[in-house]
Amino acid sequence: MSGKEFTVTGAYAYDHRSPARWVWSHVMRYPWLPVAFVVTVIGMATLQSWSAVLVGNAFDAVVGGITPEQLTRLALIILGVRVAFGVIDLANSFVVQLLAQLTERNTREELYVSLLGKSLTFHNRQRTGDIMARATNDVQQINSMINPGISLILESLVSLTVPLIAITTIHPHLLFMPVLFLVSFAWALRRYNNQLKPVAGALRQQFGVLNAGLAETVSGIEVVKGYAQEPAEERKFSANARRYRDLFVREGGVQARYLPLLLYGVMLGLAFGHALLLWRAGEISVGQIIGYMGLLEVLRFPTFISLFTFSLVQLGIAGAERMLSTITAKTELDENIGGHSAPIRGEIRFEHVSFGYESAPAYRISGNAQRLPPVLRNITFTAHPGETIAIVGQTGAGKTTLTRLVNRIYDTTEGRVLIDGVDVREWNLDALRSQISTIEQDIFLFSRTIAENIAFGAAGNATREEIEWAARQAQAHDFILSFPDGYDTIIGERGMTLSGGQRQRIAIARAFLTNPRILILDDSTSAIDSATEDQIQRAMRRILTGRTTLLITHRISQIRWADRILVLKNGELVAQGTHDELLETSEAYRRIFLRYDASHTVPVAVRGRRQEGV
Ligand SMILES: Nc1ncnc2c1ncn2[C@@H]1O[C@H](COP(=O)(O)OP(=O)(O)OP(=O)(O)O)[C@@H](O)[C@H]1O
Repeated sequence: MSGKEFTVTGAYAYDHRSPARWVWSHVMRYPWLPVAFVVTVIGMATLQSWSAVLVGNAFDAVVGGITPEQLTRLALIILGVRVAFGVIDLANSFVVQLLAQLTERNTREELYVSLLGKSLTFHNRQRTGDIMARATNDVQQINSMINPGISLILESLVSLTVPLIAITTIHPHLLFMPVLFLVSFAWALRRYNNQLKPVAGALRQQFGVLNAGLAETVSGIEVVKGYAQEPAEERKFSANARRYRDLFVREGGVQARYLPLLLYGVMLGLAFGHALLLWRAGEISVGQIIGYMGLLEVLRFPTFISLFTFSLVQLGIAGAERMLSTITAKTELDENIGGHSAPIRGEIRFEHVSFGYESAPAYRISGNAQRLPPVLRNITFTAHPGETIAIVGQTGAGKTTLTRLVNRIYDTTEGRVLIDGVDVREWNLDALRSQISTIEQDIFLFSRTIAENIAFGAAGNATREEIEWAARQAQAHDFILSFPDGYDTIIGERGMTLSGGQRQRIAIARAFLTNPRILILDDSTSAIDSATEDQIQRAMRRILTGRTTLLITHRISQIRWADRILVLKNGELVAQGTHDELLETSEAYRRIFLRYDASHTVPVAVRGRRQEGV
């Protein structure tokens, strides 16, 4: 079991054992790039030292007397070395940029694919803004960690070794102080990293919280404005922004206490004293003391720059940790690649089905979720191929939940759901879901053209004629053509520019195009204007003929289409039968109609009560 609902065939396998190993496996996906990087860094350091030596030789030659031809030749050699250095430097920048960008692209893609493969239970637990922060900002941190972070660290390492070798040639004893310094430098760096790690983690975490709050306010802006809650939202945002700023200040505090620069200063003083002692002992010359101090000066840059580079690495690792925890979070469902795959005839059977949701704690990716009390209890019924089964019940009775068990958005807690006699858990998930369409209560349209929205389920294989055919079937063609751009009209993220009824017909057209064997139609919304109601009713009637349909509705007109009606009450199936039978036998059924669809149902309900003799 892969614990994923979606995978890309032939996807590259990365190492998920730890954030560092994960980043490493991304870097090593193109082994020639890190190799080229190391080779160019060594080449640059060598050429740089060589050019310094050549300049020294030229100086000696000039002092010692030299012909103009010899001088020209020497100058040309130095020029050649400098040009070669420039070319290698360019290659080095290209290689490290490429490596950082490729890693950013691949980590982001891996995260995206993993998100597509997560179950709805997983997504219910997440805050969109936090996921967005992981997919944008955290990925960016990984890029910065490689370039300039790790690239500068490697360059520093190489540029540390060159002066050390040069010092050995002056006098081996002079190595004592710089080596002592390097040991204490390593210790101080370790301490610095340990202090930085929790701050870097908290920084990334707080950025996620900040972003999630922002995303929620923007997507719920209607509610915020409707309740005049702008000041409260502003206060919440400021508090989050302040916490984010405070963490930066804490990071600054850790950086301010950075010891290596202090150690470097101490080392310079001690090294000078040591060199003087050697001079007094007649071991080295004054010129060599100057050379020695000059070489120690080269160590200043790597010492200074490590303050930033290691901070970048810590932030990168913290970002990688957050991304990896999302990627590796196991979800409950599995795509079941080898599972049952066949054309669906359309029989749905629930056998003693119970179901409870899992708790959804904030900001948690993994960990043990807890089952909430059951929302559905011991449900048993059968829908035969082609039947329309209406599901009615008071709000929160579990109607939507019941339909979500059919296409395995959730798995049952107890009991089985069978399609054509096969447990849904045994079906290949793609085969199952591609033959079941759902028209949700809250219809989501993408900010793409109307044509693309209709063609969504057909994965881009539908022709314009087919799209128009589906729109005609769904009674949507005329209103689509009334827009200036017709089928090419781009709609807002939540279908802002379309009315509830128009959105519903786009969703019906979408379902026509996928031609499912099983249809789930959640029409419990009453947000439809009466002018278009007739058209919608016609479209719905047409879409459900010939398919097994689970229809959630409160409308008496739709209930009359049903072959059978299930009455849910507090998660239990309290009655089933035809409309007339239920009016006779079920008190719960009569109550629902009294309450929900007064204009259509009062006479019926009254008639029901009369029949009961109330
Ligand atoms: N993702 C979820 N996590 C936890 N609880 C949930 C979730 N979705 C729904 N519930 C709970 O499950 C119960 C049944 O919800 P469901 O949406 O199935 O009811 P419904 O009958 O379709 O209601 P309505 O007619 O209002 O749409 C409710 O108490 C609801 O609070």
